Amino acid sequence: MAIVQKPALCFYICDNFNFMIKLNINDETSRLRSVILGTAKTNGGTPAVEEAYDPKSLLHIKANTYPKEEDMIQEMEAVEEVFNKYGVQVFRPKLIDNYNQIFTRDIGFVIDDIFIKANILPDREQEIEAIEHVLTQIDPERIIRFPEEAHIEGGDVMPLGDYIFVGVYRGPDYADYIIARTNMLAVKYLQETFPEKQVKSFNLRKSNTNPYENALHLDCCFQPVGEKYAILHKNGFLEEEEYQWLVDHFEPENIFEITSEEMFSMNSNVFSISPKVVISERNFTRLNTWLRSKGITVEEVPYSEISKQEGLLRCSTLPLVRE
Ligand SMILES: NC(=O)NCCC[C@H](N)C(=O)O
Repeated sequence: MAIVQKPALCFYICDNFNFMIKLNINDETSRLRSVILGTAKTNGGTPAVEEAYDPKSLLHIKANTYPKEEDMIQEMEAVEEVFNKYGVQVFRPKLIDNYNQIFTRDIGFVIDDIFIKANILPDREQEIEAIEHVLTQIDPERIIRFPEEAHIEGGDVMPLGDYIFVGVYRGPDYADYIIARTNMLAVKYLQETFPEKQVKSFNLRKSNTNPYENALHLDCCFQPVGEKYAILHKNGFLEEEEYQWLVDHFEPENIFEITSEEMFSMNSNVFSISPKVVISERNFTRLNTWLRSKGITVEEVPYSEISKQEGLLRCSTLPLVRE
């Protein structure tokens, strides 16, 4: 019997295909297999007051307490170590000189097997170029981008089974807020892209100047954890009925309500490796105790320097594959 050889080209394509990343994200907590973790290297030092694009960074620039690069690098290394411990594949962005690349979450996001490139704040636009080496490992037909007037950042987007939750700002003064990053046009495109899911938007409280009154993204005031729990901050929501919808959805006894001080410290911005394992900041004593009381293993890391830029663990991670 003749043995038919596969042409060399086929080996190349087939082998490459095997190495392609098979995206899969349907929620916030299923076992994580592959993630992009931002980087604090070459982040450009302390910005000028007029360069700040969130009120907490502004506060620290003015107070001369803006975080130092070497401290933030160490904090992010601690997170990478946790990923290594759990066998999670970690990608890092390529370095852009003098550019903040910590908060990878916002530059794109995965729903099902689709990678959506964000239409991010123009000050942060270059961050997307730095993950091109990851995007080339994804089927190009699975990468999309909405028209540029549909503003959307990954921190505002949370797929959860049949739902996609989206933080927005619906006020007529949207353009006045540098911290309003997702609009209703993007919600419309999301719904058209995922017709089988229910896209539910939440109007968030915004302040350019007061970080205690600013829900920069949805993940700054809400996040599901474990099998059935959620961390929530009522004042982050402008519409009481939208906040109440989340309380009812998760059921009141499963909600961990955080104070405005805890929101300011970014307690809702922890990150799940699985329903049983959460990476959290080591100073979040009340939250970490509650998580443990629910049978969840808490992997504590130091992240209080990065938190000075109004982002934490969810903000600095972009999950590609969960089981
Ligand atoms: N998902 C997030 O909440 N990301 C945090 C981004 C913080 C950054 N300083 C920004 O304003 O874009």
